[in-house]
Amino acid sequence: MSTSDSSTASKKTLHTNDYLTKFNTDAYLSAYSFFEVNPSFDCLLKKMINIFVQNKHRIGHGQALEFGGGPALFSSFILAQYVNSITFTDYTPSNLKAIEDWIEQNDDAHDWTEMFEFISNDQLANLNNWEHRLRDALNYGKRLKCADVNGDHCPVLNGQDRYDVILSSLCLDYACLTLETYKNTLKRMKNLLKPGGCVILTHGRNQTFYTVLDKDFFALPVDEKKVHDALAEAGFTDIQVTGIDKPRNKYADADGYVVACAFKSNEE
Ligand SMILES: C[S@@+](CC[C@H](N)C(=O)[O-])C[C@H]1O[C@@H](n2cnc3c(N)ncnc32)[C@H](O)[C@@H]1O
Repeated sequence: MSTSDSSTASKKTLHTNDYLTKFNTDAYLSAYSFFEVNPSFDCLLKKMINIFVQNKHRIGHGQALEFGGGPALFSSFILAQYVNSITFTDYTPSNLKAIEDWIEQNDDAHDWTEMFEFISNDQLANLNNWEHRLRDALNYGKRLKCADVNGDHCPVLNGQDRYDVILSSLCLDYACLTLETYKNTLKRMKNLLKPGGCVILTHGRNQTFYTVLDKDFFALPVDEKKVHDALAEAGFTDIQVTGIDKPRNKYADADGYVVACAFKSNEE
């Protein structure tokens, strides 16, 4: 499918290939500066941090995969404080370029200071040390373009590397066009985890679209139950799923966020 008739009847939305030509990376990044665009985003960040704090003796410290990281570095910023290496993947080349720009400290790199300060202050940590760990972890890992999750040929999902933790923030609900693909992608992610490994997910809740600049992008509506059931069906254990309420707005019709964490059993 190239352009969008797969989504809701009311709104035409973009997806899959459209990301390659119609997703405005700079506009998406600038939205992270405004909590008006992302209400309750501070609560989402705190929930993500809490998952790491509460499971810190359980989450392995070796290799992580950030799947569909976009041009955004807040998830990897948290992740890098717990793991040595991060393989950062995204579907959209301009997003990966934005990550390179930050690593290389290029002049036009997005300035993450405000959000990184929010996260490090919450943990009473030193911002410079944490930024340093992020650059190191990204440099130890790889940067990979991932293929469309709706197809079988996705070198990242079919890859040979095994991870202690896989984090995917606000991605699978935008990438997977059906609940079946979402469930199947979770199964493929479980195969990529080492025994005892952990998957961490965030999604918009009950969302059908989000807007970047003047373009509407597809979202697969999920809620706490659908995410819990999909993780259980994929064979994960110790599944923790929570919701955060937020008002719908003109930028996205999500009525909240879903944050989930689950483990692959040690025996697999
Ligand atoms: C809303 S962005 C999320 C970026 C970032 N993780 C964040 O939290 O801001 C969704 C990401 O999903 C990726 N994506 C969209 N469609 C995809 C697909 N069909 N297969 C794989 N990734 C896809 C896009 O490249 C985009 O970066």
